[in-house]
Amino acid sequence: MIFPLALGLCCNCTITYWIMYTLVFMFVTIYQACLGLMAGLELNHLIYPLEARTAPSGCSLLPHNHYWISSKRIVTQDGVISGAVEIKDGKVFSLVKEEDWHGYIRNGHIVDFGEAVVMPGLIDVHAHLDDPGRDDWEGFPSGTRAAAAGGITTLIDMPLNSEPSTVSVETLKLKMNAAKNRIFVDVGFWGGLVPDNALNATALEGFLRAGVLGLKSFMCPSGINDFPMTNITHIKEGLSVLAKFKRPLLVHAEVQEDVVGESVEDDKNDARLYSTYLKTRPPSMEETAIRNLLTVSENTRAGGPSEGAHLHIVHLSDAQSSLDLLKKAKGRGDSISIETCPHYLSFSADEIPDGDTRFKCAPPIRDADNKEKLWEALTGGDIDMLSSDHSPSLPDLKLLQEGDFLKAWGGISSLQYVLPATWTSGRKYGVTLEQIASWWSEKPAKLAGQHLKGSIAVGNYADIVAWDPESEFDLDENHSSYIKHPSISAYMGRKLSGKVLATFVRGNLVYKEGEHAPAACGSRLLAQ
Ligand SMILES: NC(=O)NC(NC(N)=O)C(=O)[O-]
Ligand SMILES: [Zn+2]
Ligand SMILES: [Zn+2]
Repeated sequence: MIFPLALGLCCNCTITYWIMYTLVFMFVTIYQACLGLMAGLELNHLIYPLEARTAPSGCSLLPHNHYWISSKRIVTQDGVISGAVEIKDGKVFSLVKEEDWHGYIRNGHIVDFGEAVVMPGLIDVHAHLDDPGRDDWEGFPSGTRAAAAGGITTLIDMPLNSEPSTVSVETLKLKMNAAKNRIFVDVGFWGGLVPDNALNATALEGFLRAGVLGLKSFMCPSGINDFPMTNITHIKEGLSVLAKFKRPLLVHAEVQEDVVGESVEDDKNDARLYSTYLKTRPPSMEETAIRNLLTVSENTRAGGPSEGAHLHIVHLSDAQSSLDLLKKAKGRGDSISIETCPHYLSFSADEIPDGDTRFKCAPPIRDADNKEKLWEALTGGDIDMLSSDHSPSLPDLKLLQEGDFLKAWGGISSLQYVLPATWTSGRKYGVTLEQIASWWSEKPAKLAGQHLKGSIAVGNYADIVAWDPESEFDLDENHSSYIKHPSISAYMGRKLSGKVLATFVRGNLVYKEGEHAPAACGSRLLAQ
């Protein structure tokens, strides 16, 4: 106003000039704002009203629905970048490299992890949470809190060790109810392939339609009464039904051999010695099971009668004959994947103290040479992925006082510690962050049919872990453990590297340095 008057113009002219000036000013402002928006410069102005509307739900420790996670080391499908991940409505909205983001994020909320690693959340395709029915062994609340504290954003629950086992539509419903409002990370469910349903295609189809992500079977006794073992005919039939749904069959590949039991008794071995237990489950048990499996896995090849089905070998321990057979079958086009677990990569038979039944699992942890070979196979790509096979029980069942390896319940408890355990041993083998993300996120997501999970990519769920590979900690009773019975974990007493700092599930900050979000907002994942 001062400007036109000062020029000495008439009153009418001044008003006209003022209107024009205002119009031009408004036009320029709007134009600049549009330009800014297109360049992402003023994005923050949009954020604040959005954030103000986000009601605190208890699902997240962060009261933002739209924010950025920044770090110098973000593991993406295009390598490790320095920059930021934009999260909006639970998904990855954009990925910005550091050199491109100046001015991009002015006032938006940034969670900066500095030099710490930002990686896709771990997907554990093999965990026994024992709920319903045996939640005194673990249970959904403690198990999924432990998962969150360990950087696991999704886990697929095994169909056995709960009571009842998940082997039908009805028992899946019980699982779903047990998980409802009690899970802190996303949880999917494998269904059991057992003799009762294996030869009943209608029952199996109904079970798969109800949403189990795939099936799991045992080729030896599972130790659980309502989860009997399957023979190769059951497995063949199971694969043919799975083919229609394009879902996998996971197999515990060990078969019992009569000769083994005799040799242990004959030798009068000491049950407190790990070597005694090791003799009861030699590599030939895995090898024979795998030989049998390969007679039907050829059906999964392109053009084969069960094309679309997939065979997944859980917790491979034998890195010799069994692995060689599987490599050949993969090479000839059978649809097969292999998992092993951090305990087979971290421990070797000769280190297991007498009577320390925390280390008892099946198949067993073998010698140091086998461990080296497992690492070779994993880093070389012959083993596809890792899982925890978290299989806890009541401490009493581990018979820690007697230390009887033959009578103690088997299973390693590890859920919360698998990331540091993998990293602690893996760094000696030059393992990269991309490999960790591939073994723990990308490949497991594919196996479980989770197409919007497994990598930090635009459009995917914002399932993310931030962790510090350089940070060491003692895993002792002073460490905050969330699994129900930390004392029975084989990792207790170890020094581990790689501290989980924060875990995000679908954009919700569910865990941050010892604190969990109060509400259990994990999703139950059913196959569509
Ligand atoms: N009933 C079980 O939990 N078994 C598990 N036990 C192990 N791995 O020792 C398994 O996955 O085989
Ligand atoms: Zn098993
Ligand atoms: Zn298991």
